[in-house]
Amino acid sequence: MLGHIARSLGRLQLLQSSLPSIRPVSTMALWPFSSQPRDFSQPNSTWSPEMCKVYDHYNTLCDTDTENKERKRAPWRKLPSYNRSIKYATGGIHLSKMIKAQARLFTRNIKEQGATFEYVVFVNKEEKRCVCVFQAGHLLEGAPGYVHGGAIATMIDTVTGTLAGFLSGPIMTANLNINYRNPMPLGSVVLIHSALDQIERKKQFITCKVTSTDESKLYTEATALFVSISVDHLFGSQN
Ligand SMILES: CCCCCCCC/C=C\CCCCCCCC(=O)SCCNC(=O)CCNC(=O)[C@H](O)C(C)(C)COP(=O)(O)OP(=O)(O)OC[C@H]1O[C@@H](n2cnc3c(N)ncnc32)[C@H](O)[C@@H]1OP(=O)(O)O
Repeated sequence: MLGHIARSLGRLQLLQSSLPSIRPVSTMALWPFSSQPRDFSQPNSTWSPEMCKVYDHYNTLCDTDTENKERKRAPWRKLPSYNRSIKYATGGIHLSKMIKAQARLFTRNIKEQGATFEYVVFVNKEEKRCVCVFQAGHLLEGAPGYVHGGAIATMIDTVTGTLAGFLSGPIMTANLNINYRNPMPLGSVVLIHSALDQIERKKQFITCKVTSTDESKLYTEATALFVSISVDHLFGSQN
């Protein structure tokens, strides 16, 4: 997805002329960060044994580097998760400064680990689907003891949007339709399954189901529509 953003950047003459210079990150002489960006989807001490178990399960299905540095091909891929992904795309550091520099991804903006959204997304490109393992923290309360419907909607938007973006490049949510079937206790670990239903011109239709980790209980069902955008769409209504 970030590659798509970079390619879109390359096509935008208007943008290019307003940027000092865009060079691939790998050739930058002065990398402005002292350390690697933090990948928020790495396991941490607040992850429950259930969260760790499901994470390990999907992780073993993923592409890995073998001991002799060869890439073992596998159908699944774990996506990294940053608090401002655009910043780490090629040329994105300039774009990140131009679009509300203080902005941070809604689901990754709290320092206290485990308090809100702990999640990791695994994507299967061949099958055009993904699975997110989500642990809902105590600051996400809606009805007493249960996860807020807006927090669940946020995760559904994030996961379906990640899949649409991974498959098609820059997108925005046009429509989200949610049915809440069972209340989700705070602290739950759930799976958010998303799959591409169909593509029509700029439109990607995605289906989504939120279940218990053994898939026996259905919490939420949703459908989402994403529309592909060009990067200049992001500048359309900026003040
Ligand atoms: C951007 C980069 C993404 C990359 C991310 C980086 C790395 C990943 C990191 C972390 C992953 C996190 C992932 C998060 C995901 C969350 C995303 C959001 O929350 S987005 C915020 C909420 N959404 C809005 O604010 C949209 C507001 N609306 C708009 O801007 C426009 O209306 C837009 C883009 C949706 C469509 O505008 P038009 O001008 O491009 O396209 P038109 O011509 O209007 O529509 C195209 C087709 O779509 C249909 N359409 C449009 N809106 C529809 C609707 N609401 N319902 C049904 N159809 C609709 C139209 O009828 C048309 O269909 P026909 O091709 O003619 O068949």
